[in-house]
Amino acid sequence: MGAGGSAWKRAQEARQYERELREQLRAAQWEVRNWEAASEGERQVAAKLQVLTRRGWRLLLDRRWPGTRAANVDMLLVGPGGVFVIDVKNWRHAPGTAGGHLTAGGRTHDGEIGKLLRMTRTAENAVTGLNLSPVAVQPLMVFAGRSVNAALGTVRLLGEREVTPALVAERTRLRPADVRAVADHLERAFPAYESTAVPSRPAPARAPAPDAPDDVLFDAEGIRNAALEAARSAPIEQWMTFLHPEQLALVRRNWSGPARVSGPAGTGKTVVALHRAAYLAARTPGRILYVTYANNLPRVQGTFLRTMAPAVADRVDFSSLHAWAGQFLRDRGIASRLDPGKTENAFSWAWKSHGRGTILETLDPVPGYWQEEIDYVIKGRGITTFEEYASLRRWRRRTNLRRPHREAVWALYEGYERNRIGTGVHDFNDILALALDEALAHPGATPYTSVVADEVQDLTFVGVRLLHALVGDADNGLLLVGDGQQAVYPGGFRLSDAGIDVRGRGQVLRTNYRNAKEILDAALAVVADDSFDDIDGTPTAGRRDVDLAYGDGRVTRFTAPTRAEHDAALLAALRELGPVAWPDTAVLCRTGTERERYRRLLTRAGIPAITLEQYDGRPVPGVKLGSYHRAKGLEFKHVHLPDHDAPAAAGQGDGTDDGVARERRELHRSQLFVAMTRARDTLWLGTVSRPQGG
Ligand SMILES: Nc1ncnc2c1ncn2[C@@H]1O[C@H](COP(=O)(O)OP(=O)(O)OP(=O)(O)O)[C@@H](O)[C@H]1O
Repeated sequence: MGAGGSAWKRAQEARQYERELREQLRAAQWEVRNWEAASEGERQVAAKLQVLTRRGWRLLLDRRWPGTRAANVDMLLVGPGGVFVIDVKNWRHAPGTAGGHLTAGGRTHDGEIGKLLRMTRTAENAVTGLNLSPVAVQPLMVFAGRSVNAALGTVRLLGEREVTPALVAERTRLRPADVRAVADHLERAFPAYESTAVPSRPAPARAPAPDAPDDVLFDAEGIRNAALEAARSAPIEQWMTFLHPEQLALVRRNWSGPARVSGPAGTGKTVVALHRAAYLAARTPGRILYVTYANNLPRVQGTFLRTMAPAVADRVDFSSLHAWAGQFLRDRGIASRLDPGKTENAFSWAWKSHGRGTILETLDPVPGYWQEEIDYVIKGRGITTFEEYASLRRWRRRTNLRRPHREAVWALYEGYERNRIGTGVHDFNDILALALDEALAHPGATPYTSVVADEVQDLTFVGVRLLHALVGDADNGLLLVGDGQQAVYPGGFRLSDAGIDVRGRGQVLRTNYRNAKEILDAALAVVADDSFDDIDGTPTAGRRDVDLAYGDGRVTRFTAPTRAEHDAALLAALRELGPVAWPDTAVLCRTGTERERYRRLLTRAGIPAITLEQYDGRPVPGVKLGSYHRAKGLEFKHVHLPDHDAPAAAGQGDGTDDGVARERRELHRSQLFVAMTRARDTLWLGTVSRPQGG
């Protein structure tokens, strides 16, 4: 059939579909005719929604509002798109929204919005027992006889014409069995009024009123388009709707100050953090700031939140901490000049004059270690005097620095600072320090009522203090989410040193939902002997107890005598997975240089690849390629770690102190652990068998 023929066929199908919808509407009008408690307008709205019952939705009409003496809830609608608590308005005047208020006939009706939100809370509480996340329960006001499409906070305002297409277009949150379970549950929690004689289950489709007028407020074409659109957008994952009871309790908990959620890799910390952000956004008038250290993660997490809770997504700001601090300074009119190239030069010059040939070289001749000492230990912890540094406990630094070493480090630090200030530039630590000063000087300068920090183990002391300064010890203000075992940068600090008290407000998650057992065992074997202290001061063993929720998986180890053979095996493994699996596949490398190398290899082999810097959480048809650092917080069905046990380039050469070398190895093991735990189903570990010392 030619293009014209198939277009004709599609038009025929569309007309047929619309005819069926109109027949369904007529049958629905017949079904709701006995709803005595309702006005004609409400009956018309109910008929429109009753049409959805042919598409897997359940409509509960005129229910008692539990906890009140005699109040009712007009409708509860449960379907693939979630739970909707519906208030129908049959107003004489057209509704409007002005300045954040619901208006009609020159009056405001904010009380109606408040009432609907309270009903929604009751429904949210009712479904907690089913572990349904609050993001799946939404308030909806429908205006009989009107055409409206607006929102006030989390409340959607739809006209009789718009409501059915809008609900058909909702993304899939509940499977058919879930719809049944949730609707049955709500039916019991919100009992029917006796007067309501409307069947709550779909009645057989029939058209008993053939002469029913064609309804101009029924948008059959809109419903057809919405159904097509909903089919195109892939169903979102189940976990976005159902949480473990422990996770749900954390999402809904009322914390009387800063709080901490920790737990081993894959235990759903980010899931809790995202649902918590959505929950808070629905309840507070202020904005929510969601930050991480890595700058690719906020994009991905923002995409997830928009998918699961579109009504609140515009009130949550996702950003990396450094990008946010830079913007904050600009907004406050504070000059800063971030210039990584020039600050690198400032350090090189300082090393030449204050590092090379000094006592520091006896511990590690590689300047990188000492640059980290300045970045993470001195500036990252906001140390400004030698006396503070002289007695500082250097968390996660394994080498012992005696006073002469510390004096030498301090001279290097001062040299660096002189050079940097001389060229008029700032490093990343300066940006955070400037932002902290500004936040402390002007409390309340930002619109945030809550701040959620994910992967908090990689933020510096100054960074965490900055976030704390934004919300202080306010109830539900600061939530720190992360896992000390997954720290991929040197140094560390204790929350108590930063004046952040999370005692009694800490929770550890224990069920791993991501990794197959074989994969988690292989990853834990890498860090089994590396006990660590978390930022809240809890000493933790490297091999941790976790409950596993996920099924079978496979770890493949491949050793080749040469790099060429190793790379050929990697390509063969990727080809074996095939193009369908590539979007769920990642190749992760230790360094950015290695990543570039593998990017060229994949390109030459004709395997499409995108870097994690380009990835924003939406599906793309290619293998993801990135460094271990960039992969943090993400997950893939298939993970490949080429040359994963190559000796680390720096810090293991001749003349390196044992403590420094040990610290390096520990850090590399943490990074490898993070990379390995990104894998859900299969993990490929490549090795090039180098000659000893090579
Ligand atoms: N209640 C749940 N039921 C089923 N799957 C879940 C549940 N909670 C989380 N998951 C799944 O577990 C995986 C890991 O979740 P998440 O990324 O939030 O863990 P995490 O603790 O932040 O991990 P990491 O620290 O390793 O980055 C995700 O695929 C998520 O979909």
